[in-house]
Amino acid sequence: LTGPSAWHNKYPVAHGSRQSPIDIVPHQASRDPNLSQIVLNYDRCTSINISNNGHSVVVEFDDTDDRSVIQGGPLDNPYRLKQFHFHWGEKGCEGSEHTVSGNSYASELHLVHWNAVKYKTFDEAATAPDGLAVLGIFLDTGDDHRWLHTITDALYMVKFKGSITDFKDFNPKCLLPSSLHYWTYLGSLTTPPLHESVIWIVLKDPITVSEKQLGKFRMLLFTGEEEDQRLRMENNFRPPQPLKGRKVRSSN
Ligand SMILES: NS(=O)(=O)c1c(F)c(F)c(-n2cc(CC3CCCCC3)nn2)c(F)c1F
Ligand SMILES: [Zn+2]
Repeated sequence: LTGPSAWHNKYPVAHGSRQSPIDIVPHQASRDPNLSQIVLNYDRCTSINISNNGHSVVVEFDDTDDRSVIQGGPLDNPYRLKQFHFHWGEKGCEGSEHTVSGNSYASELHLVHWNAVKYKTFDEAATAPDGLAVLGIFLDTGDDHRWLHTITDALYMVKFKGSITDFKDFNPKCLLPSSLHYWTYLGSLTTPPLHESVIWIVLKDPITVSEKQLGKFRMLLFTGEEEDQRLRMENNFRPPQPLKGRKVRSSN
C-alpha cells in the first residue's frame, strides 16, 4: 500500500488543515478586488536539465539569483522559479490534481517557485507557511500544442526513474494560456513530504495539448532501468483534499 491513501502513516500532515489539491467551486470563490494580476518575469530564465524522479518528469532551473520570478497577486515577495513538472492520468478524462466543480482535466502543470527574500534555501522555504508559490496550469486535450513537443521530444531520454539529461534554453512562458486569471488559496505540496508551505495560484484557463503529446508522458516509467518490473508512469495525481474552512479567492 503506497498510494495517497497510505501517505498519512509516514506523513501525518496528510490529514492537516491546509492540504492540496482541492476541488475549486468557482461561484463559491470570493472575487477579491485587492488581488492584483500576477506578473511572470521569465525572460532571463535558465533551464538546466530534465529528469525522471520516479514520481514525475521535472525540468529544473538555475535559481541562484532572481532571473526568473513570479510576483504580484497574493504574493508579498517575488518567488524564484525552481522547477516545473506535470501530473497526468492513464486516459484523458482524469489526470489533473485540482478539479473544477468536480471535473478533472487530462493533466496539470506545476511551476514551483520559492521565497528567496525570506529564506536562504529551497529546502528551508519548503517547510515555511509562505515559503513556496506554485502556479498550476490545466491541460485539456484537443489540437497539438505548438511548443510542448520540445518537452515530449526529450521524454525518451528520461524514460527510467533516476535518468537525467541536459535541457537548456527552455522558457516555460510558451506553456501559458492566454489569460492569467486565477484562483488562489493556501495549501501544501501534493506529494510527500506534503509540507503545508504552498501559496497556490491556479490559472482558470487551460492550455490545449493533443492526446498524442499526452501519450508520450505515459511512456515514462515509475521504475528504474535495473528493475525487472516495468511500471508505466501514469495516474501520478493526488485526489482533492478537504477544504477545512479555507477560502478560495478569485482574481477579477
Ligand atoms: N505537486 S507540487 O505540490 O507542485 C510539488 C512541489 F511544489 C514540490 F516542491 C515538490 N518537491 C518536493 C521536493 C523534495 C524536497 C526535499 C526537502 C524538503 C522539501 C521537499 N522538491 N520539490 C514536489 F515533489 C511536488 F510534487
Ligand atoms: Zn505537482
